[in-house]
Amino acid sequence: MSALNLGWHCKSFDSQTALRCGTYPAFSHQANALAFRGSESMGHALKIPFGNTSARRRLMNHIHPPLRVVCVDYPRPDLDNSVNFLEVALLSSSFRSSLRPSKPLKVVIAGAGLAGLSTAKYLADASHKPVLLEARDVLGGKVATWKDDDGDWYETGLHIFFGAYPNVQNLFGELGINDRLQWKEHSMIFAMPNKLGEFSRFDFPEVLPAPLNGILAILKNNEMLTWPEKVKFAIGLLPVMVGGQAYVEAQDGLSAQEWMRKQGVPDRVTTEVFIAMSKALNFINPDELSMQCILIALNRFFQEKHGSKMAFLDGNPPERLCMPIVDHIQSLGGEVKLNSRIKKIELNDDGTVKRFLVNSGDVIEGDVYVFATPVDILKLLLPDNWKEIPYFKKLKKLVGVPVINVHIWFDRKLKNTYDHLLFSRSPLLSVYADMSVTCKEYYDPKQSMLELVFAPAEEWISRSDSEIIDATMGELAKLFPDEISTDQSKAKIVKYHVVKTPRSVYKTVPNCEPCRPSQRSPIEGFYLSGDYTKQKYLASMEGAVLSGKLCAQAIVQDYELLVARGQRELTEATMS
Ligand SMILES: Cc1cc2nc3c(=O)[nH]c(=O)nc-3n(C[C@H](O)[C@H](O)[C@H](O)COP(=O)(O)OP(=O)(O)OC[C@H]3O[C@@H](n4cnc5c(N)ncnc54)[C@H](O)[C@@H]3O)c2cc1C
Repeated sequence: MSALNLGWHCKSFDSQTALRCGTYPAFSHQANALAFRGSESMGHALKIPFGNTSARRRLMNHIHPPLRVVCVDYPRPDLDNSVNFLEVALLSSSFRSSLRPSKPLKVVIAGAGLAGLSTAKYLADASHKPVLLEARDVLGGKVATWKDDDGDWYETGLHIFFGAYPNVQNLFGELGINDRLQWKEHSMIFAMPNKLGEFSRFDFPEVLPAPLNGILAILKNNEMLTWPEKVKFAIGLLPVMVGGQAYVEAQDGLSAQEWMRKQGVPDRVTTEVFIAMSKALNFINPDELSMQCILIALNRFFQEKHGSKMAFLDGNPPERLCMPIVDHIQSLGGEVKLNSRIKKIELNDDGTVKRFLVNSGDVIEGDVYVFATPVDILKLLLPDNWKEIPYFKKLKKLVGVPVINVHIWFDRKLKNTYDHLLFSRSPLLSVYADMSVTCKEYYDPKQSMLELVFAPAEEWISRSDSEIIDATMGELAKLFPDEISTDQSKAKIVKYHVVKTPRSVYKTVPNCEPCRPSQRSPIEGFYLSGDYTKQKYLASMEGAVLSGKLCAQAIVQDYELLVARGQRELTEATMS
């Protein structure tokens, strides 16, 4: 490996020294860490086996101070050392400043959701020039929000950050905005449909490591599952513990409900716990959701002590999260343009991308092109002669799932609520929160604003807002029996906003995992980013951010190829 292979021209860093590879002595056993040592102690590049969290944490505490190794969680067994090295180098500011690509690439990216923003951010970090084009007048895609005439925010979706989101947390750290995550008590709180107005909690004890904290949280909760049900569920989960990741991946062919039945887990476990979990994870029920999706989430929660700990952003995501990313991109010479909808991908004779056509009539050319739009949009814009390529053909199975986000402002402060996310366990609703309590910017001492995810929404997406609000009030009357009634004789609605997303994250039905594309497409110079692309997290903010990082990484890895391609095109243009 040499730094040049990664598309960098070394100025003050001796690539030969970088090649000197030794085992990091204190942790070789536990972590099998490989260290590449820079000539001026600039740092190490680390390879740590996937999943070994305690070794990783110990290692983090001993890393040489000049190097901010912010992504040690990222390395994957299928990636080689150079990728881990690159990853660290990308994020270490002292290291980065000593390494520059000999010719920065102009990378045109469609879509400023978290995936597009992350792609642009990490490309800018690697000294390339991203040009990020967003169709709408708002940043963030599925985390976009709007201000109404009273100055109140309403959102595309109620968003929760988990402890098991290392790439998101690294991003916050790199931007210096860690304090914007408002962490809540380490608990999961479920409404009790048979005891109106009551809740049941799973409390994760702080003193215990994972998975003991999770096991104890489940054992201590006797309101939702009986002891025989817990035992049968634990037995059902044994193959996951024995088979690990390979077993988890092999369960993609089964729905959650099918898997539970196959493992002899009583249906009541599905009804009590996994309807709520499926709806929270993918806005669908367990008879539709791939079991792999649930097992991935459970694995993260059981492997990491704070994996299931939840945080709310302290305000609206476009300003509190997306803008700092944009500022960062622009400070490094990148560009971000709103109201720039790509309407056509124009091709060269050899089938590679010539340019993007924008709705304004502008044409945008670059050295490299990235699509970071939802998969449904990509499919609509695919050039005809790409459609039969298996990589693109497989996308047919990935289809966005409908979901509705409801906001209701009441004339009073509701009491039967917590400073936390709540699982409604209602037929029409998924999770909800009183945002006037949970989120600093939305704080209101006098009035509650409930934000609720309405799912599954297939049958409701085309109904009127007032019908949706009426149905929501019917469910709220059960969650707040003393405070809310459908005729509004108790708490009164001051106003509401309903945001419908007919195609949100891809519907994670059985057998769609093999259809998820890698970030590097078979078309030279064309890449994909987005939560639906291949990465080990689900369709989530973490998945979107990681996909952007992987996309930037693929481009940096392909640097020499991409430069050579640019030169070839230049020569051909000159000759013709
Ligand atoms: C209701 C709801 C609740 C959610 N809750 C959570 C949660 O609690 N935790 C969590 O981790 N995740 C949650 N998610 C999922 C999370 O929001 C997404 O996984 C993530 O934001 C997707 O990011 P993305 O960049 O891949 O896609 P998007 O956010 O969809 O970004 C794509 C961007 O491309 C733009 N675009 C589209 N067409 C074009 C075009 N032709 N030209 C240029 N730009 C274009 C879009 O406008 C958009 O900005 C939730 C999602 C929803 C809908």
